[in-house]
Amino acid sequence: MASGEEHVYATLLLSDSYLPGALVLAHSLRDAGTTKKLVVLVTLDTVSAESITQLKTVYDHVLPVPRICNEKPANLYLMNRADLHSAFTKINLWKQTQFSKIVYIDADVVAYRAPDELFDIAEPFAAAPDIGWPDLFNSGVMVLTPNLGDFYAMLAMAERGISFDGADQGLLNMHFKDNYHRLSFAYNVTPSAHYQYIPAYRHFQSSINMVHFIGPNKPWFAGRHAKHDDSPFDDMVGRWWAVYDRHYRAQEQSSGQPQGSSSTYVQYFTKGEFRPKPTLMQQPPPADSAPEAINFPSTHYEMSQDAAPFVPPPRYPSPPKNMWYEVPTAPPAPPAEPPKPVFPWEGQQPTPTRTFASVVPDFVTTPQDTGPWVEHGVGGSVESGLHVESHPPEGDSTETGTEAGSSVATLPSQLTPTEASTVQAEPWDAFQLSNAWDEVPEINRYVEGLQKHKRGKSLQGISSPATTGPRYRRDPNKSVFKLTDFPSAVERPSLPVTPAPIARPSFWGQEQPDARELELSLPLPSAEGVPMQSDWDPEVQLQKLARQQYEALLLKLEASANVDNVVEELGHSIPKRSLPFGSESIRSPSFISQNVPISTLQRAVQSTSSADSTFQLTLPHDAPRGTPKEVPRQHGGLLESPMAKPRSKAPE
Ligand SMILES: O=c1ccn([C@@H]2O[C@H](COP(=O)(O)OP(=O)(O)O[C@H]3O[C@H](CO)[C@@H](O)[C@H](O)[C@H]3O)[C@@H](O)[C@H]2O)c(=O)[nH]1
Ligand SMILES: [Mn+2]
Repeated sequence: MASGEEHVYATLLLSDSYLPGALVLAHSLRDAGTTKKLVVLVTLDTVSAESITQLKTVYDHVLPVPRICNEKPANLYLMNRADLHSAFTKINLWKQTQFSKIVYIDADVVAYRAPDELFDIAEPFAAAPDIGWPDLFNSGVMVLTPNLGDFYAMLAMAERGISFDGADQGLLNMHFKDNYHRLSFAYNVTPSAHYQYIPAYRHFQSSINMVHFIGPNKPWFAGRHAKHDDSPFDDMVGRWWAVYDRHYRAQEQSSGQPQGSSSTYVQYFTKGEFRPKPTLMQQPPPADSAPEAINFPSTHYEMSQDAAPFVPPPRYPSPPKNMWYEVPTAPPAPPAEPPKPVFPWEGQQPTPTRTFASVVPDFVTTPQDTGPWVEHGVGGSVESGLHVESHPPEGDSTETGTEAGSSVATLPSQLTPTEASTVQAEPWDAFQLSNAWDEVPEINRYVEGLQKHKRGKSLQGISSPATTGPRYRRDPNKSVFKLTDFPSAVERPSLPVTPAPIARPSFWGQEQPDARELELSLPLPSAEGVPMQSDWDPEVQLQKLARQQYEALLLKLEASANVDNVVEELGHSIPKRSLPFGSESIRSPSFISQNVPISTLQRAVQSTSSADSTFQLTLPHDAPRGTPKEVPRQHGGLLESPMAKPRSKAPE
């Protein structure tokens, strides 16, 4: 390396986002006329090739360095700068021993002038005070002599995360402590948006060498239009933008800055500066232009302008001759053998275990049928697809029926064939009327369960199966309990729609019903001795009850020689309870004094024990009306107060 390159300005680029800063810094130094070389340290894993290309346009050397990451970044979070996780990379400066002196400058610095005199500092390390804690130095501008001693010492600290702020400034201050040459603040002016010391700024303004935009808000992050109250900070930010504009600001259309130029790439990382030109339209569409869809391609068809009349061709081609369909004369025969099993489970089908009642068309009417009915004499058959009830085998004793209980469309058996055929022709008769709930097994099972308690003896008690007609034929294997039924065709004057409850044969004195039928259709048996409702006169019955009681009492009296004992017993039968205050003298109309002589009672009972349906206990006038045994009064203090007077005396 030539001796002229022993002194270099150096900066650091850890990310593409700081590219505008690094470029502006280099330009500011160049524009200020520095004779020193410019070096930038880059971490190749986090900086793009395009950025490096950009750096090479202004930097003399782009030096790749290993990124040193803080593995214990807790302190970075304390100052809310997690983005500085790799700031330890800065210590690679001391490893660049190919340079005898390095003036290091952060990428967020703009130089007002080239401070080449810094290379003349003899001390191995120099830095300016930090505005946040002036006993410390700020690590944004440093004059250093690379040496491996310092490097490895600080590398060891970096690897152990030793830094009070988690980044390089904390580490460097811990390493150098007070062993540094203090530079003037004018080499590292760190303004803020809230800069207070404006007189000092005015006083030293002309001596400022470099301005360092510390903190997270860099000029290229905030954009050129960020305003800061006309403070000195604005002045300094303006200086940064002046350099930027000189080298990277988008030129006007006419000046012909080519699309995709280096400026565009830098603009991309500078807030508000990236304005890609539209590729198709040179001019942006006016705000009130038509929708974009107006530009979609469309096909346009014109009406024929040919005025010559249409002349049909002499003949059209004939249709093909072999286009016809042969109607099959017979339905296709079913396959002689079932198709071969395709799936494994088809060959292993289990034999059915449940059998269902066979459906038999029924035109049968037994010879002993006296009723004029057949059950489904409507030509119902499987083939015709009509619903046909299944039947028990002939002679099954469950045959029974009542006219009202018929559930099927019926046909008088005496009809002549012609008449029958006429009736048969009635489509209504072809259908059996039944309710869905009569056919639902779940409902049937439920009803059967309800009826279970009536089973047993009652079944044997009712015998004599019906011989009057097969009105009800039930497959014994099929439990059907009809809850409702429709009248037959004869019974109904017109088409009924409302199902009627099943007729109760015992009430109507009709045919002797089947035991099971009775069981199912009868209401709950009435209790023995319960009279008809119409015969029941409650008043008479009450009188009767009273008479019975007193007759029983009389019997007791007669049986007892000691009348006094009976009176005593009577007395005991009245509960001795305290009565509510004020009600002691109230007597029930039916009150009988315990002091009434038994002879009086006897007389009273005898006088009314005739066959008269009415009975009244009448006491003779001379019977003394005693008072009940004295009950201790319960006068409470409250009740005796004037506010709570006892109620007026009850009438005698
Ligand atoms: O995403 C990043 C972050 C940082 N840098 C480089 O690292 C330097 C330090 O980061 P910066 O944002 O400038 O830090 P400051 O806001 O200046 O914070 C202070 O604290 C930092 C950590 O201790 C020190 O490095 C700074 O010198 C000091 O001024 C930058 O200038 C760049 O050179 C990048 O390239 N990309
Ligand atoms: Mn900085």
